[in-house]
Amino acid sequence: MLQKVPFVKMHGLGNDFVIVNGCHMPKSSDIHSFAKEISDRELGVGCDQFIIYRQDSDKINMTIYNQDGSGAKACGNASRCLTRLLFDHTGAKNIKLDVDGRVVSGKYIDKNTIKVDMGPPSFESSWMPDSTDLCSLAERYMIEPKEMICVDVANPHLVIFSKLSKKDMGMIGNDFQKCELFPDGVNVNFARIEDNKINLTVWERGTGFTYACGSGAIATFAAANKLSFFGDEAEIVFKLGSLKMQKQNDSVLMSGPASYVFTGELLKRAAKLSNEKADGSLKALPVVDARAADSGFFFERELFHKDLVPTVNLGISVRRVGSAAQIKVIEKVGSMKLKHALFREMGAFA
Ligand SMILES: N[C@H](CCC[C@H](N)C(=O)O)C(=O)O
Repeated sequence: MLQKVPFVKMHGLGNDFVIVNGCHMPKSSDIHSFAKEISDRELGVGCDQFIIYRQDSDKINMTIYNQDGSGAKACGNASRCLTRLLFDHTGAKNIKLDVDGRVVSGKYIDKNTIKVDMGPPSFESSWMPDSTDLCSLAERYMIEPKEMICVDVANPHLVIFSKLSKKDMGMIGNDFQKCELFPDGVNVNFARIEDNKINLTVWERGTGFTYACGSGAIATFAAANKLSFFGDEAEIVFKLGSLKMQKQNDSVLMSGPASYVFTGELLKRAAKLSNEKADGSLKALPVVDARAADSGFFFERELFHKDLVPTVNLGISVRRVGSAAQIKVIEKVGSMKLKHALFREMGAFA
């Protein structure tokens, strides 16, 4: 028997998530491999993190899984996305999330301004290597030791203030996951201060390079503040936009957007048909019905069942680029779109 698990795909500055309400999750699933399959960009829906939320009396529990199926204990961008999603469902502007026993408060102001407080970052934690070991690691990679600092934001972060090539960042990000100083891996933040802003590239543990990382932004801002590079406010710039950071007592408030990509249903074989039969496969089959909110594409279930790909309804999907700004070949696609829509209309009559 096929079961369907509704999901929403959202992103915060390109850091993307498949978000599922826990009440739809199968009881007997191996959640880590399920998360890995859903996150796969070729064979699943594709995302940096898979998020499950569950209503629990007055709070919402949020569980986070990385692309490789491993668990994570904090996710700033997903916290903003979930705050927006819950605001859209309930109208509540102040959301309390419980992430692995830690309270994360989200405040919805508008879709581009969602404020999240994940609690105070810390410069001391049991996972942090001692300073001599950290210094020799920095030297081995030709980084100034004083430019490398560990920050705990419920998840482990290493912040490096240094100008490095993308190739070197990839090598360091990768190497540090296998380094004996970080037995549980580490999120590596590469920060550059320019024009009174912090440019940030993050290599996330369990995922790799992402477009943005909220907890990384908090860690980097906290480090920049501690090293007196910045005062109580800063803008952290990622590839697709920026986050505003503000120190408040010991905590850091992070403010930025949360966007919808599309909604859909995951298909899975129903687990445990009977005691004699083994659990069903929980493979993430393709999305059958996805409706884009912020991106402008509308997908159709019917096309999927007819094996027609892509399952985009060209008639009602919208182009976000005005014709004056389009190259010639795209103009041609524009008229094809009309013909295709007419063809589909005929199909409906036939
Ligand atoms: N993208 C996330 C962080 C995921 C953290 C994860 N990679 C880990 O700690 O294992 C963020 O916006 O904070």
